[in-house]
Amino acid sequence: MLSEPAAGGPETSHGSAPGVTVDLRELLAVSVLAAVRGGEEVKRVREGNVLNAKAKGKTREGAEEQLTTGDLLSNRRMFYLLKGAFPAVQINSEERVDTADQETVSWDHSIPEDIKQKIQPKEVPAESVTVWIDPLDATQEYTEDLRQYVTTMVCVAVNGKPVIGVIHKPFSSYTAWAMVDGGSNVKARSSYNEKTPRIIVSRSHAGKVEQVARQTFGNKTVIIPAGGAGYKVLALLDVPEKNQEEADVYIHVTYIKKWDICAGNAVLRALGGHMTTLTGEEISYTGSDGNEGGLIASINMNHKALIEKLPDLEKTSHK
Ligand SMILES: Nc1ncnc2c1ncn2[C@@H]1O[C@H](COP(=O)(O)O)[C@@H](OP(=O)(O)O)[C@H]1O
Ligand SMILES: [Mg+2]
Repeated sequence: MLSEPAAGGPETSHGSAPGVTVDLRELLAVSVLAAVRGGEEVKRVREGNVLNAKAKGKTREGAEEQLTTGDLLSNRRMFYLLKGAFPAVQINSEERVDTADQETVSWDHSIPEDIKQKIQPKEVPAESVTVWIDPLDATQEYTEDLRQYVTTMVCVAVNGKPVIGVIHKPFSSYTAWAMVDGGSNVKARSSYNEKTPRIIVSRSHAGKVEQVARQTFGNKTVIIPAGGAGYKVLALLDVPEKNQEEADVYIHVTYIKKWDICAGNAVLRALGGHMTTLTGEEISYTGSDGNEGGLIASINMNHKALIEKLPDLEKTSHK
């Protein structure tokens, strides 16, 4: 059953049915499909140039948060695909879905060949699963027609741990997926600059991130401002895309929502990397939808040493 969130607020659909199990490999297949099908809507709306962008509110820091037809149509497709395939699972998505306007896309139970080859079936209790949907990451940049930053994302958490991540780029039809203790279609780069890392940061919700990065790694540190949490995680990986910048570390210091970061966290974890709060705590993907402690993400680096280098974040993390 769908809950009734406040108008314009995010969607939460509660799972129930104790004793029911779901197969993580099937969840991965549907997550990939949902990200791709949502991405088609994102692309169609952008190319048709009828975004109907409006303000849906403000962040804590006072930045205007935009909502477009692309967000809503993508959300509707992604949500109903996943909900239809896995009715017993809790799904949290960034946008509200209108129950009077259900999408009838259904999953045909097929699993793509590459997933079949790399991943074994794995049953888990439905009640241990939380799915997080971001139907359009980098909405701000989408409205500015900076298409390279835009992604659609799905994340599956089991007992709060991010286990499956899908990050899809609708405008270049690139999809990265990974499952912890399973497999992936993406890998880490062969080397990273640990001494003077290139730091990728938010261009529209930066807060004091540049100050933190320079204090940590010195004034000469290269800082790459970019849109989208999905894009910034892909910047740490080996992604065969001409419009994808590369970086060594991703840092975010302001408040951020779990649907923005869960998929990237799962992908990094599956590949041996890390995404934690700025004090090094793991982020739990159940319960509340917000992450208060900022984030730092890295792969094939000494993550603990990076955190120890960060300045006193009590003063900087939430500002
Ligand atoms: N301080 C903040 N409060 C709320 N959301 C934030 C935020 N900082 C970043 N985000 C969200 O996190 C995503 C990545 O941010 P950024 O591009 O600035 O790095 C964006 O998601 P959406 O585009 O899905 O809304 C953005 O809105
Ligand atoms: Mg988002």
